[in-house]
Amino acid sequence: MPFATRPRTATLRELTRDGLGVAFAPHGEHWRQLRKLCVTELLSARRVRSLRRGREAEAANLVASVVASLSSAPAPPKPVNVSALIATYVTDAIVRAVVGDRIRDRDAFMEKLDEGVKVAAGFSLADVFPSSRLARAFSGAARRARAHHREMTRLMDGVIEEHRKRRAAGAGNDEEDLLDVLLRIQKDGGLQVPLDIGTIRAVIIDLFGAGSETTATTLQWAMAELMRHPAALRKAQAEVRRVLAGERRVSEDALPELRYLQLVLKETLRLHAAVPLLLPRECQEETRGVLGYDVPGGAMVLVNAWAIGRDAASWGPDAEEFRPERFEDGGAMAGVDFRGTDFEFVPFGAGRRICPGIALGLAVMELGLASLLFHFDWELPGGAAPEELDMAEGLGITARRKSDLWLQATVRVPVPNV
Ligand code: HEM
Repeated sequence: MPFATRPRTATLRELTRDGLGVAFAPHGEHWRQLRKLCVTELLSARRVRSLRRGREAEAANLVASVVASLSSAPAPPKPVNVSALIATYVTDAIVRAVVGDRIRDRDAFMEKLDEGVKVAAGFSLADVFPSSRLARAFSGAARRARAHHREMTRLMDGVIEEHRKRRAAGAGNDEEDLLDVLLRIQKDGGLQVPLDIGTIRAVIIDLFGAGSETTATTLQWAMAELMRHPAALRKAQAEVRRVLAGERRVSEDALPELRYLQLVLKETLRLHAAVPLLLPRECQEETRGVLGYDVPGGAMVLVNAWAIGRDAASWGPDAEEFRPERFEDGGAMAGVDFRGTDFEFVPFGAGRRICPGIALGLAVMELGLASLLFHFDWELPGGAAPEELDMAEGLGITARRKSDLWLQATVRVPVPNV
């Protein structure tokens, strides 16, 4: 509770001028209401299941695009940019969940989303030195953010208008996307804090911002770790092919049976917390003692989830090693989970501000990884040894890979309709 609010930095004041979403809202009624909407309506397990058809279609596009890049390459097979394919799959899957797959100006919309992540990253200087006028004057980030925000608002308004028209025309039989849900709730009314258009826009942008890059980064690291650890790759692949034997493609029905694949993702989340410092918190009390330190009211508090996940004091001498087996029944860390009760493992945060998108993120990652492992065998280009794979991290709000992951793919289970 003393750290359940977020700081109002220069960046955030700028980015949220005409509407506040959930991720950066200060603790209070506005946040409480949107948070409840996220947990009970937008990102609940039931809602995530209801969006499954769209996810499966995007996973089918992912495997088709691997095949397409193989067939367009001259023999011997050219490597495939797995990072780029994963980023496209995840963005498409999240965008489809949030606003559906039939939006006009789709390309411009996707481009702006991508730009948003870069704009946000450019802000760090002014936020870390908030009192430095120099930092703000020279960063140029505020100006870029305003321009980006204007363009995003224009595109969002178009998407909202399309949705409204479709609803008014009674096209209600389709799968409801998350924007449909918000518009329905807005129309029904009865909320203490009304859902105005600025708030709806901000929530939608939050869902993209919080959901795409994080999920894509984690999935890219999972593939990279599997390439570094051939025994784990073989084990995960054998499991997928055993569970799906005789099937033509991966369906979500199979996901609960892919126990080892789930542990691969869990171990990836431990070593590669996608948001290494979580989202900033602020101390709401006059002072608060934490581990022997007095944290003054108003201080920004950053939690280093990345370091916590690699701490040998919690994880043992092999803390830096990728070993999904540590979570297996009977393994050293069998019961430890990332859902906010085990403080040595907090890639999604903990407490009131814990990520509400865990179920959606996991569904997208499990389906994508299972699809890549089911249809293809993977090798490092040019017969490189696993330990030669570059595992460097780039700089930014998320801990993404510094270099793209290029791999050679061989089709093992044919991809239907390609
Ligand atoms: C692997 C995937 C993901 C990771 C690692 C991740 C991580 C995080 C982290 C670290 C936070 C901050 C928690 C804190 O302050 O304690 C957060 C917040 C949030 N995440 Fe996620 N996230 C992921 C996927 C998603 C998805 C798919 C969505 C929805 C589309 C989502 C929506 C949100 C929202 C709305 C918040 C703000 C919550 C609040 O402030 O109350 N996340 N996430």
